[in-house]
Amino acid sequence: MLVRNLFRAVIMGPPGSGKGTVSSRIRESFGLQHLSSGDMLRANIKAKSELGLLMKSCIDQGQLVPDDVISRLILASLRDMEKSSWLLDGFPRTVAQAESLDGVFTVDTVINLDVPFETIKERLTSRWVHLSSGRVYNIDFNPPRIPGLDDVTGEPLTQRDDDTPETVTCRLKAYETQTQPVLEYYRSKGVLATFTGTETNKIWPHVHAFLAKKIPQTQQVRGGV
Ligand SMILES: Nc1nc2c(ncn2[C@@H]2O[C@H](COP(=O)(O)OP(=O)(O)O)[C@@H](O)[C@H]2O)c(=O)[nH]1
Ligand SMILES: Nc1ncnc2c1ncn2[C@@H]1O[C@H](COP(=O)(O)OP(=O)(O)O)[C@@H](O)[C@H]1O
Repeated sequence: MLVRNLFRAVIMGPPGSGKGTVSSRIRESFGLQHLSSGDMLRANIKAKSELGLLMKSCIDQGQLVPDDVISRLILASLRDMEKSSWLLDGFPRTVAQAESLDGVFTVDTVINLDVPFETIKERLTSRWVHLSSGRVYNIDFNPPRIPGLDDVTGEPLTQRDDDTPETVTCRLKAYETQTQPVLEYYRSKGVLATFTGTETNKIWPHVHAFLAKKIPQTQQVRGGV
């Protein structure tokens, strides 16, 4: 149900499935505000906040941070965006988180990127990030214009501490046991839309066409794919 002409979406998928990449395309095409739980946690770590430092050990071990901590953080930000249409990336990751979101906002659509685990592993170990903006690059898929530097700011890129082969294995396990049940939760509510594939550039036109039908025309920034 669309409330006050606002559109609220969640993007899901295993780590490395392309949530960040697809989210930035959605933001550009449809003007939704993008909120990434991972970016938010990394900003807390970078700022050396007490919360961030506490969370760093969970993240570096490939485990989820506690539900109450992340739910509080995300819901506070969403309350500040009450008049906006938004796209949530990386939250909810457990059924308890989905229930806490449901208590406050109605989710109109959940986009599920269904990408096989074998495809993902290689991608993550060659992911490079610009931490402060959340921009992501990949040696093969979308390399920066100048090797090692962010296209927009020229600042150095880094690799995430949790993008090691061992930690990726733990994250995929956490996804299977804790996050996959969330797909069922949203399927039963009739809002789950699954897009299967191994390449973002092939998945994206389908996501674009789907959202173009769902999002009110007045909110669409650009029509192109
Ligand atoms: N080879 C390849 N890499 C991709 C593709 N789509 C995204 N990537 C890269 O894979 C990594 C993970 O993508 P990201 O959007 O960060 O996924 P997320 O972890 O789900 O948010 C990044 O380095 C992307 O640049 C693709 O179709 N092919
Ligand atoms: N909703 C959440 N619940 C619990 N932990 C989270 C959540 N979102 C992010 N995290 C923590 O931050 C890490 C990185 O998240 P994220 O950047 O979304 O990873 P990816 O893009 O690889 O899916 C996760 O492995 C987890 O430790």
